[in-house]
Parts: sequence; C-alpha cells; structure tokens
Amino acid sequence: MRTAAAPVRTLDAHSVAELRQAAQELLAEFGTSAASATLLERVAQTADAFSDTLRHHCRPVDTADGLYVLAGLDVDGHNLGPTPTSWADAGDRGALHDITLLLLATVMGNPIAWEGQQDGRYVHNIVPSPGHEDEQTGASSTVLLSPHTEDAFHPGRAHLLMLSCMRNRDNIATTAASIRQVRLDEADIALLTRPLLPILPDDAYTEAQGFDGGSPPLVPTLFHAQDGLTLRFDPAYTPLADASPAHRAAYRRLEDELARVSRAVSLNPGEVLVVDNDMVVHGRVPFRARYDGTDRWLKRASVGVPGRRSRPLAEADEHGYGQAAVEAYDRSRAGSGAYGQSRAATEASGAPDAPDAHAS
Ligand SMILES: O=C(O)CCC(=O)C(=O)O
Ligand SMILES: [Fe+2]
Repeated sequence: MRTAAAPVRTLDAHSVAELRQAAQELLAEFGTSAASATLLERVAQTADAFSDTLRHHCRPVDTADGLYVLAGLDVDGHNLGPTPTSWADAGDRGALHDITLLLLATVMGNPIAWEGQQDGRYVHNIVPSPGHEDEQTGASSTVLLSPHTEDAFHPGRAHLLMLSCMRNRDNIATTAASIRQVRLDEADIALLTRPLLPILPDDAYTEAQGFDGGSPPLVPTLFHAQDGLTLRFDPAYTPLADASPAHRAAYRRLEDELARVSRAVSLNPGEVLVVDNDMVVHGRVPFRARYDGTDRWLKRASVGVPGRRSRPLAEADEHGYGQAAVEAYDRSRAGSGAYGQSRAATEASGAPDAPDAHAS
C-alpha cells in the first residue's frame, strides 16, 4: 500500500459559506433530507446558482489518481449526535450534511438512488453494524473490504462515488487504486477486455440476488474508453472458478497490480472523497467497531455524469438484476420538472454512454 497523499482541493471560505447557507435554508424549509420531488427541485435550483469558484472545486478528476479530496467543510461533532449502529436508525441524523452532499453531487452530475438500498435515499449512511462485521458491504468492520467498483453488477452504477466524513476517530482508511496507474501486459489487457464472466449483485441487494428474470450478463473487466482504460471489478462477487486458468491468472495479476498501486485515504470530518468509479476501485481496511456512538461514520452519494462515454455500449442490454437506478433529475434537467425518475435498468445505462446522447 502506498502512502502518497491523495490530491486535496481545499474549499475557500466563501464556497464553504455558500454551501452552509444553502444547506441550512433547505433543511429549514423541508425539515428532512429524505428526497421528495420538491426537495430535489430546490436542490437543483440552488446548485445551479452556485458560484463559479465552488463549481470549479467540483470539476472532474484531473489526474491519473482518479480521485480527489474536497476539504474544508464544517462538521461539528458535538452537535451531530452519536454514530447510529445501522443505516436504518440513522433517519435524519446529520441531515444538514446529507443536503450538503446532495448539493455537491448535483453540481457534479446526477445523484443516483436505488429502490432496494437504504430506503431509496440519495445519501446513504455508512456505519459499522452489529451482525454485519464480516460482510463485503459498507456495514462491515472486522474484515478487509476488498477493492471493488461501486454497484459493479449494474449498468446504471455511479460514475462518481462520494464519501463524506462525519466522524473517524480511529483514522480508519478507505483504500483506492486507479487502473491508470497499473502495469499490465497487452495479452492480459486483451483477455480482460473480453466479456467472459458475470458480476453478481452484492449483499446490499438481497432482492436482486433472488432475481430470476434472465441469466447473468457476461461483462468485461477492462474497457478501452476514449481517454484510457476503465474497469468494472468486484472479485468478491465474480465467479472466478468458472474462468479458464489463463483468465484467472490474468485477473489475479490485475488484482496484484491494483494492490500494488493502492493507497490509503483516511478521511477527517469535513472531508469528502470523490472517486471516479470507472477508473478507481475502493475498499476499506479492517477495524474493530465499538458500537458506543463514537464509531466511524461516513455519508455516501452516487453520481451519474450525463454524456460520459466510459463504458461499453453493450451495457444497454443488461437487465440489472431487476434493480432500478433512480436518477434525481431528468437528463436535460432544464425545465422538465421531472424529479426522482425511476427508469429501467437498460435506459439507465444506455443513454449516458451512447455516442449521440449528448454533445458532452
Ligand atoms: O467505508 C469505506 O471507506 C468504504 C465503504 C464502501 O465501499 C462504500 O461505502 O461504498
Ligand atoms: Fe463501496
């Protein structure tokens, strides 16, 4: 694991104040961060009016790291209350920070919710939960959360993953590894760009795991996008035993390379890690939870970037195991008045990457 620091973008005082005021006003108006069509509409209006300086802080990743840390937000640990022991108990705890994250996500693109996860909320709570210690999900603790693409099983998965830190007293690190920093030979890349294995729904999607509406689509692990390689990777949910020995060996070499270039990012309260989910796989080091209200607490948002062409067009044909990605805004956003659109999995994936979808 490398120790090289992640690129940090420190928000200026004016941008911090802009965000704080906007989030406070929205929370006062709605009293909750649970998304309704009217809240989403007001979030979009507010985000559209943000200063160019704030928007510039939120520009796309611009280095091969495939990530950055936005620093400088206010998180007052005293007023926040105790860390919940489950997302289901979190409710509106830290709602001001949910709204802040939703605003930032809306500047960066189109926030995504999942009907089958955390009550369909756009901002998830990532906290260790009793009984889930050994899982490969955000609720685990004692196991290494192995490097993965977020929601890798689904064609409507995020382009950007945002992790906003509320509390991290023990400096527990998120891990991140960029495909743009690995070294692989051409033969391995050629093998791993072939659609040979499925990626099955992870344990956060129990309903999708019971899906019987079609066989699991075979997907490539690597993809040659216009600006370089992208990846779709989740070894814990990939049936590698079904692969040929040569394929398995290539996959292992990719895993080893990702481990070699992996870096640890330990977030402080008020920092938001922004990860490009096409370039970077993320995970987390193991830790011991206390369940006494002082545990690590992150807020998470997933974001689609309209017009991005970082994925194979064939993803448009995937069933997504019956899970619908719910995008906060109609693609064009302007004037449609359509907020919180639940769309079919195939639609969710196809249009953003289609050559004629957007001028980009
Ligand atoms: O806890 C972390 O640092 C990352 C957890 C994770 O994989 C996620 O929230 O998607
Ligand atoms: Fe994750």
